[in-house]
Amino acid sequence: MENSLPLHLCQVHKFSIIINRTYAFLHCIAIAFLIYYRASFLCQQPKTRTTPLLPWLLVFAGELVLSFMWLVGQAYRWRPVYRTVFPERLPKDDNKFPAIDVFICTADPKKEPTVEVMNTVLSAMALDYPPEKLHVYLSDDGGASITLTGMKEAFKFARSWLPFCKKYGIKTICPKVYFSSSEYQYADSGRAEFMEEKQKIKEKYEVFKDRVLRATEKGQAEDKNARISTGAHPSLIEVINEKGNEATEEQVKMPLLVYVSREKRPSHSHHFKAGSLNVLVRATSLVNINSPYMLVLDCDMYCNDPTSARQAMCFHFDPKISPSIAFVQFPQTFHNLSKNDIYDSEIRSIFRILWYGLDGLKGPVLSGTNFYIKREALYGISSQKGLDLIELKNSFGQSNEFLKSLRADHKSSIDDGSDSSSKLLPETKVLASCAYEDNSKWGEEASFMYHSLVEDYFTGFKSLHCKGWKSVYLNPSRPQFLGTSTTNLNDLLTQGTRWGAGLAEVLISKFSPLIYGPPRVSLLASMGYAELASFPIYFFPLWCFATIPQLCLLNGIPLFPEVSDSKFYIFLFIFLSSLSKHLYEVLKTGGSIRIWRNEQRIWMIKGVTCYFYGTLNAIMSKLGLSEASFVPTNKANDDEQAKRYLMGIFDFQTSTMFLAPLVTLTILNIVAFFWGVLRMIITGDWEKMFAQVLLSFYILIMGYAIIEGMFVRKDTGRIPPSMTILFAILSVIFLSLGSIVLMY
Ligand SMILES: O=c1ccn([C@@H]2O[C@H](COP(=O)(O)OP(=O)(O)O[C@H]3O[C@H](CO)[C@@H](O)[C@H](O)[C@H]3O)[C@@H](O)[C@H]2O)c(=O)[nH]1
Ligand SMILES: [Mn+2]
Repeated sequence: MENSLPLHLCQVHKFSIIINRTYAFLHCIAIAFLIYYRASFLCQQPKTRTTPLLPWLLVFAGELVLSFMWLVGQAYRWRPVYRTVFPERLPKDDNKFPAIDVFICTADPKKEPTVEVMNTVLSAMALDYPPEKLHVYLSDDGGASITLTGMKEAFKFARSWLPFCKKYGIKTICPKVYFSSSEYQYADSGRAEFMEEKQKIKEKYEVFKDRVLRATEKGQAEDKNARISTGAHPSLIEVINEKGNEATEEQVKMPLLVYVSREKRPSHSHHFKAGSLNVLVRATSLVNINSPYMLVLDCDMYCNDPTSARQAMCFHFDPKISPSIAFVQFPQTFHNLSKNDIYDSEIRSIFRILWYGLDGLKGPVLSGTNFYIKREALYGISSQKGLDLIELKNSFGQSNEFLKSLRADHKSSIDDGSDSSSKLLPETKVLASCAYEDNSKWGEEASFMYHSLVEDYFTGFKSLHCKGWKSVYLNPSRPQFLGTSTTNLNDLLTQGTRWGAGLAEVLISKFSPLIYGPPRVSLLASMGYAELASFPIYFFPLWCFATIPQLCLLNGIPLFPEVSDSKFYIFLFIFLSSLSKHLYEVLKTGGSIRIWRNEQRIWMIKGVTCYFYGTLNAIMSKLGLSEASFVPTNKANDDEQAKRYLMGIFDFQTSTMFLAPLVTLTILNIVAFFWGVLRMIITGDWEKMFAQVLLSFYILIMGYAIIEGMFVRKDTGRIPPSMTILFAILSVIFLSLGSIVLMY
């Protein structure tokens, strides 16, 4: 009977579909009217035109970009689906489960504190999965000795932590979180015993933490001249539980734990996280019986619940759907968000709206972390087919051991009980050397893709979805993984610039979703991918709408129809319809008006800063004028900045590069707004310029935090007065030059 029950369900949201499609239809008509209105102006005789051509064209171009973005964005609204899984219906026999390799990446012990990274490692080891089928690998791109020391300490602690979690069915399997929360779980009969044991384990955790912290301090002194600073280091691979999967005192088996630091040399590009994941993909092919699945985690993304692996396996055990699924994606969720979340650090719309929409098409985008992926899908070949050896070497490099591992019947030598390291480590070292990928297709055709700073998005698109694979999205009510998000403006914009650059790199490449997608995936799925890749070009309409109407307002040039003209209502409708649809989506997913405001505001802020710089970076690197760089996000909190975030106050301690557009555009809009109002009062003709005044007013309401930062606040997180003065001058120069251009 048990077997006949489904392991998972997929529900199509009919109500959302009706609302979304009706809205899309109405909005589409309005956009058609708008385009007609703008285009017919261009057909007028130049002499009869009341407005100069240049600002009109710029605003029109901005409107076209916004309309394009709106159009491709409808893909997410077309057919959203929601999935539920029933892990309790999985087979009871552990032997039936496929092996899973957990990949955790870390790069810099200063930005990614070792204790936190080890907490992620410990939580992954404690997943509810047969331990002999679970292997945890940490890739250390920093090559820092403290990380290796930390792992050894973590393993010692795991020998107590894992049996404890298992015995009491602990749900919060990340020790740091467990000991700082008030989770009390115990078998009814054994409360006293549980409390005693919990206390003992807590003490052991403190010992572990102290040791790591002490080693960190010691290491910092030594690391001054160490490998991290140069970025070059030899490879180092160490199996932490060397003597096999020996059991703990309480007869709980331990998962395999391995430290991997690949070789890095300045002569070889290391391709950041994608590069390190590819080393792990190779290295693990030798150590295990080629685990069919991998779970990828960022070093700050701890497992918050033991059941994610079993949840993901609900798809594996469904023979109908499993062969086509490349990965199961869980959302990125964060433990350090405030209720107000002024920076939209949650990236709310992605994980609460967009991914459901894609799940109804081809599946969600690969999202960097929190996904269970099939090895076979990553390799891009089927191990069942007879494969040509030369072809394989061209794709995967020269290692015979690795090529052997591609065969379906391959058995790893770690299983035969012989000493694993002496046999495998030399070959693993070859696979982890930086020259291994020379003349191969790693990162080009096979495994995680290079050439974009958003390796996740690009890999999911080009190597998985475009090759026919599907993915599914699971978002259970208890977050399965929790990470550290950016909680200050500087980190947010630095990360946003990297993402902007990565996405724009794809957009302007030959793999641009609307060109490369349609023959391979459906038009709708390509549109969804295109919206993301095009996100950086929001900078253009945002810059246009923050400057051109304002400049024209100052010079008395109307760009929109008069209020008494019926065409004015086309614009008003589009404006209000977009805002209210966004508001509807936020409210429907449990948000508030404040969250809606935050999302609008951060979209505008990111639009004029990091999307702009990101696009610029992508163009420069395309022209060979600059090189891509991946600055890892800071995961160590600055107390003062964290406090401000919790209080919902912007922290403007960021580089001039980011402040410049924000301050200049705000001042420009202040000037334009007051001038516009004054002009209306003096001339009494308010109809002509109403739309432009309204636009500036909206920008100022949304940008009020910036005005406050310039003129009201006195704390260290404000915008320095010197900056305000500097950029006020800049906006005056812009306005004067702009006015001259307008007058010809
Ligand atoms: O050269 C590098 C750089 C980074 N990382 C690791 O990559 C992960 C993600 O880096 P992070 O600094 O946290 O960047 P985020 O912007 O927060 O990460 C998001 O965006 C990345 C793409 O830009 C994705 O890879 C991530 O999964 C996604 O969470 C971290 O574990 C790093 O340690 C490396 O292993 N090697
Ligand atoms: Mn991160």
